[in-house]
Amino acid sequence: MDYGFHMAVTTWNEKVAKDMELLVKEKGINSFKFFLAYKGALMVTDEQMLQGFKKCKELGALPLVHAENGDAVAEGQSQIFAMGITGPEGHALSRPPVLEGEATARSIRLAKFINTPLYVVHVMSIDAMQEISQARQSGQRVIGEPIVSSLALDDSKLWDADFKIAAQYVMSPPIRSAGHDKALQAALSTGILQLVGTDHAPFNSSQKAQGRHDFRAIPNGVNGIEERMHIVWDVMVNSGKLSPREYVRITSTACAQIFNIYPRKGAILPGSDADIIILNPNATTKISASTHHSRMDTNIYEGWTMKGNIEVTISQGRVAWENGRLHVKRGAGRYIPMAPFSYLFDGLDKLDLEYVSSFKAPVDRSTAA
Ligand SMILES: NC(=O)NCCC(=O)O
Ligand SMILES: [Zn+2]
Repeated sequence: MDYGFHMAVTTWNEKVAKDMELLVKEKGINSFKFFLAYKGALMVTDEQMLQGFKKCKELGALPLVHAENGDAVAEGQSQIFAMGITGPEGHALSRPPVLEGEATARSIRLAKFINTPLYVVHVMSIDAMQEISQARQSGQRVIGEPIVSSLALDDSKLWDADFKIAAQYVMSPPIRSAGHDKALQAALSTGILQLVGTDHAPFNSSQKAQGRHDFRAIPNGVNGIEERMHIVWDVMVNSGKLSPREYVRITSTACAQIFNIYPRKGAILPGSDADIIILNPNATTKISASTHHSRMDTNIYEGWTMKGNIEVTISQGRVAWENGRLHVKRGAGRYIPMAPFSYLFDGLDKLDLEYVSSFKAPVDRSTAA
């Protein structure tokens, strides 16, 4: 399969600014992720985020945010651990939806201040979704990406008595309590949220076991890349919330447009890359770690059985998957460079001008006593 990259900005200085320039102008990168969580590791301050957003705008690159308040998460983790809650459920309790809502709101407002488009990755909660909704209603260019796990799961498994099962569900922001999933599905079906990602970041049981006695040491991340098309079909189309046409938009076309590789990707048109799936809506799929193709020994969708099966996958016009068999050569996937200045940047200069022209004339005090 073809692939591209986002890069992460985890600090700010002249070297980072120069690296960003090189990546955009010469290496086909057109998006940069800013982590507002993971204090002491990846987290950026507001000042670093602001400088990064400014540079993104200048380069025509899209800023992405991992929106959780990292200072408050660190405080929440200390509090919950001190209460004697050491297992995976402590992960959810220590970083509640309000911290996702706060960071989503803050990054949206700073993006508005800079007048740059913004992409919120892995939207997990009603709190974050409502901030995105409000911003979009006011005309701000904010994209919201729920992921397979936020649409399809609730947090109940984090309370499983078996550590191995519970730890599989640890990711950040956390999978939320029942109700958030349905609200995100509704937001996706009404266009408040635009596309579905995976945040695929799997760890096997022995890696997750690093946090056996302290949830803060459980590596964060869940699977999703192999399951996305089936689960989204089930949750959104089989349930009647989206049409098959809309399914194509939220799994493919919107993404290609936002990351500026449309119509090479995200379309079946003359000249497009011919990356196509054939999904039989009457066949059945069952998900299990014993049959999936990942090297992971667990699957957070273990036992899910649903209507709809992808019978053929075509990549670059060649059949890559058929009759349960993979027909690919290692290395056949190509790196796809992504150009800056997607449609999200159209007209920003006019808005900037309008903003500056709206200033009242500065006061001339040169003759004042
Ligand atoms: N989401 C998650 O838990 N792991 C991947 C890294 C990140 O985005 O936080
Ligand atoms: Zn993230």
